[in-house]
Amino acid sequence: MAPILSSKPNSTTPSSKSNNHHQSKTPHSKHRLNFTKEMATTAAMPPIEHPVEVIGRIRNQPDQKNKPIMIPSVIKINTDGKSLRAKTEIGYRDFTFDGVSLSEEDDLDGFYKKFVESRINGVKLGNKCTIMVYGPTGSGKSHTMFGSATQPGIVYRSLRDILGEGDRVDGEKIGGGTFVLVSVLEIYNEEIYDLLSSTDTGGGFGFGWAKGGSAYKVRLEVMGKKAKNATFISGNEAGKILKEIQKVEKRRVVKSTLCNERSSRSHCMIILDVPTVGGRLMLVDMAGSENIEQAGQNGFEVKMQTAKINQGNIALKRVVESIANGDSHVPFRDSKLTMLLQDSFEDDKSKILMILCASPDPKELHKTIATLEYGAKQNA
Ligand SMILES: Nc1ncnc2c1ncn2[C@@H]1O[C@H](COP(=O)(O)OP(=O)(O)OP(=O)(O)O)[C@@H](O)[C@H]1O
Repeated sequence: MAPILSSKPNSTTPSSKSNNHHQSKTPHSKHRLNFTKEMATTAAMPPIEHPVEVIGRIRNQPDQKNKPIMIPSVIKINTDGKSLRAKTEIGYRDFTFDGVSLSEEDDLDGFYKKFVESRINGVKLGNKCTIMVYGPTGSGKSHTMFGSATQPGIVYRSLRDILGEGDRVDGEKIGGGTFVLVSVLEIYNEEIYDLLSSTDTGGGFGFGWAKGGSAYKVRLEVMGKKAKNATFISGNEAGKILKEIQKVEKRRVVKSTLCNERSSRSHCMIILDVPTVGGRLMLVDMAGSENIEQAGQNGFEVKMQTAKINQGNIALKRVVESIANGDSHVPFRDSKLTMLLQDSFEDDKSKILMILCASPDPKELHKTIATLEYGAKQNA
């Protein structure tokens, strides 16, 4: 249960000077990316770059129209602009990231410009980039990735940027000739499914069909570091491609929960290749990260499902730890998610961005803390 906030000032509250210290009283989650402590470096030894850059993104308060009193947020940005402070019943916890964003202040446009655009520019030059959204159900992962009717999300904005739309001279599109190949995969219960495999060929797209691929949700094997025989669409119009992606994204396995009418129970991976330059963008909308107790689930099958979702999350954490520690063996093969991400993680020039989505709602505090802990840097 979420702790009840105390209105009294708490004696354990750290002063602003000690912003960078964790309150040790709130239990720490086992599931965290475990950033290594920043080490003292010399000129001969450049600082070790962490393989993943992490942004903390706090969604708007859920609709409070019918509530008599505005519920105050339990999260705020500290003055350093890189850490978030969570108010708990026993004080505060601070979490430091590469960047932070409140959706109340940065809408999806502002968020994209601040944290995503520069990485997409790299893809246009032929680099690889992976962007993952992680967090519990209802925290705004799909909203950040896909946006809404009025506010496009990362998928559409990056497609537009890559395809050079909006950049027109005399009605002619700049960047003509650029096209993308797109695959959409789902990882559910540790199996990979091809979400495009049963799409019809209408809409003016070029389709590359997987072998025998018109049955509903074809299951794919991993060959090397890729899903073998995945169907792809090719096109050069962001709007049309987005529509297709959104249509097939609706085929993901979902379940209704108290927090979200359409809670994703699977990871969704959109792989976007730019053949003209050799760039690749992987966008991953991860399944809700809550554990079995938090999800309040009963029944063997549902518990197994949550355990399998967590397998991907825990494997990802282990992979990041192993790379950060310089281990000779990195356990990519522990989950289907990490198998498909292996290429990105092994490529030195690849950018990996993890967006941790969380809620400012006091009722969600435990989940918010678990999410922020997963990717926060350990403060010195
Ligand atoms: N920043 C935001 N502003 C407005 N509405 C939001 C915001 N973030 C999320 N929402 C809304 O809250 C609901 C839940 O968000 P969303 O579906 O993105 O959660 P999720 O983290 O993807 O959950 P799941 O893991 O269950 O798929 C949606 O109706 C979404 O439109």
